[in-house]
Parts: sequence; C-alpha cells; structure tokens
Amino acid sequence: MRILVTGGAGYIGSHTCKALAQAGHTPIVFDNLSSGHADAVRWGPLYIGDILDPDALDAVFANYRPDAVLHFAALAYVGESVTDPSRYYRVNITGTQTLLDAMRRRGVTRIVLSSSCATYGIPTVLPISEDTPQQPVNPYGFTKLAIERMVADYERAYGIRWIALRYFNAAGADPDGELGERHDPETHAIPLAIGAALGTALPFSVFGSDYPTPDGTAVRDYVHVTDLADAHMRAIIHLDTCGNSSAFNLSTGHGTSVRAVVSAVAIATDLHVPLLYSARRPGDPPALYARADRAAQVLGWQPRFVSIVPIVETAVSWFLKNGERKGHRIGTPEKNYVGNKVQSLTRGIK
Ligand SMILES: O=c1ccn([C@@H]2O[C@H](COP(=O)(O)OP(=O)(O)O[C@H]3O[C@H](CO)[C@H](O)[C@H](O)[C@H]3O)[C@@H](O)[C@H]2O)c(=O)[nH]1
Repeated sequence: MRILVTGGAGYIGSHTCKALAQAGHTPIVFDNLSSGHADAVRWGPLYIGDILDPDALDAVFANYRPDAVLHFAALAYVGESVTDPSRYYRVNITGTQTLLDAMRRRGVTRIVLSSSCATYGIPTVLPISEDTPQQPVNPYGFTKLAIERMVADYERAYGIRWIALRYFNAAGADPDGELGERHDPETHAIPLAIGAALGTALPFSVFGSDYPTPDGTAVRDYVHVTDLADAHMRAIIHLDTCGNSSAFNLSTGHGTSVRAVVSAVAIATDLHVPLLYSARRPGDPPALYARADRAAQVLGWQPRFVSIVPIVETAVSWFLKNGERKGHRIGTPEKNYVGNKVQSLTRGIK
C-alpha cells in the first residue's frame, strides 16, 4: 500500500515509516517540519506541507494517490496547550478536519489517528480500559477527544473508516539506532533524566513526590515506540481487511513511577542521576496506566517491551550514538552538576 503519513518526520511517525517500509509498504511523509526532522524521513518521499493547507493536501493526494492515511501531525505538549489553547484547537482539530475533507475529495476512506491517554483526564478506576469515561482535563486532551468524535461523525456521514490509537507514554528508540526521540524543547521525563545522567542537561526535576502513589511520584505507562509502530501497521491492515472502526489503548498495563524511571536511567547508563525535587506540574494526573486487551484481541497486538529498563536502554543507546552528531553535547559523568539541592541515586532518594 501507499500510505500518506502526516507528521512522518516526527518521533512516532518516523518509527512507523520504518516499520511500513520493512513490511513492503510505501510511506509518503507529509510534514511541515515545525517539530519533525527531514533526516528522519528515509523510507519514502517527503512532501513539506501543512495539514491546515488544503491546496498542499490536494497536491500530495493527487501526486501520490495514497490508499490510506496515518495521521500523526499534531501539537502534543500538555502544558503548552493550557497556555496557548488557540494553536492546539487550530492545528489539532481544524488541521484534522482539513485533512479529512481532503480525503473526502480524493475518495480515500481509511485513516489511523493518533489519540492519547490524555482523553481520559484523571480516571477514578485503574487500570484504564477503552470504556473508561473520557473526561480530559486540559486542552490537548480535549482536542484529541474532539478528533475521535469527528472521525466517528465522518464515518456515519461520509463513510470514512478509522482507528484511533490512544497512546500512553511513548518511549525508547529504534533498537537499530537509526531513529530516536528529538524534541525541542525537550520536556519528557526519560530523555531529560538521561541528559541529567550524561551531564548534557540540568539535574532532573522530579515533579511532585507527594502523590497518592506507592513511592509518592507520578505513575505512567511507558510503551516502546517500536511497539506503537507495530500497532499502526496492524491498524492499517485491520482497516484494509474491512475491520470495524474502533479506538484502542496502546499500553503495557504496567505503571512506572518517576522514581522508577530515574532508577532505570541509572541502571542503563551506569551513572548517577542528579535530582531536584520540585512541585507537581500543573495538569499532571497522579497515575495513568491501562489495559490493552482490545488491541490484543482485535489487532493481535502485544507490546514486546513491557518493563522500563529495556525501554530506557534503547533510548540511552540512541543518545550515546547520536548526541554529538545531532548537536546535543555528550558530557562526562565528572561534569555532572552536584549542588546543595541535588541528590543522586546512590545517596538514596527521599
Ligand atoms: O522533567 C520532568 C518531566 C516529567 N516528569 C514527570 O514524568 C512523568 C511523565 O512526563 P512526560 O513529560 O514524559 O510525559 P507526559 O505524561 O506529560 O506526556 C505524555 O502524555 C501526555 C498525555 O497525558 C501527552 O500525550 C504527551 O504528548 C505525552 O508525551 C510525569 O509524571 C511528569 O510529571 C518529571 O517528573 N520531570
């Protein structure tokens, strides 16, 4: 199949393009490179365009005649969505609608969408299932819920079939070392903790140690990016074989605390992770982890990575291999900042 991949120069999109190409499909990347990287597009053509631009979308559909669409292009910082909701509503909701309307004009009827655990808000029951009420607590989560509703309406009215994949915390890097996580600015826990250990970033700030969780730090479900890529492949095949439209959690079922992430980084790097304890980050739920039974039953999907250390190890390999070349200076352990407020794992964390 020829698959149009919006946001294919980004973190999850690029890993998925590699998986598509390895399975014999042709990924056609459509990306405005606002946060993606042209050098991550290696498995098919790159068309530089914006999902808010109907002419650019018409051109890429006309030139490449894709059979289906994988839609990753979006803004995805929860905190930024609170301070600048306008951009989130425009890019995520209007952008998705512009894309769906372009599909209608070209008669393309299959789409796999990136949704999020953020659509659940703060769940009262854990683990989350797809039937858990979706009550987002920030604009980002609301935009993802809105696009799930939008595709369902487009299916009823226009026959566009869809799969919404609700990612939990995407993590890790291509085990072959060809791709990894490169955000600017970087806000995610694992790359920041690795940077702190390697001395390329400030000490790692633990956002909140007074949560009602076993060790007091927030719990998330970290799912490996290559497992997410595999789920997209399965979703496309499901739609191609006339499977029903549906939403699926993509998660491991395991909750991992921020402390456990820091421990995993210390193990994977064999370095101390300098720490600071700070206040909770506004909008962060205490715990999010989920069952992915529906993806197992319907798509036959099982994550290959289920524990945090091997996930972090792939990310560390990527950082060590690519830090210099990508402009992130790899420091030495001796250069790690050690100040009064900084604690390291070997001194124990409280
Ligand atoms: O410097 C940091 C960064 C993060 N955290 C903590 O680590 C956990 C994970 O944080 P990330 O920033 O790595 O990930 P998020 O859970 O905030 O974000 C993920 O889930 C969001 C939905 O909730 C969006 O989908 C987003 O794109 C996706 O990366 C959170 O408890 C956070 O408070 C820290 O303690 N210190």
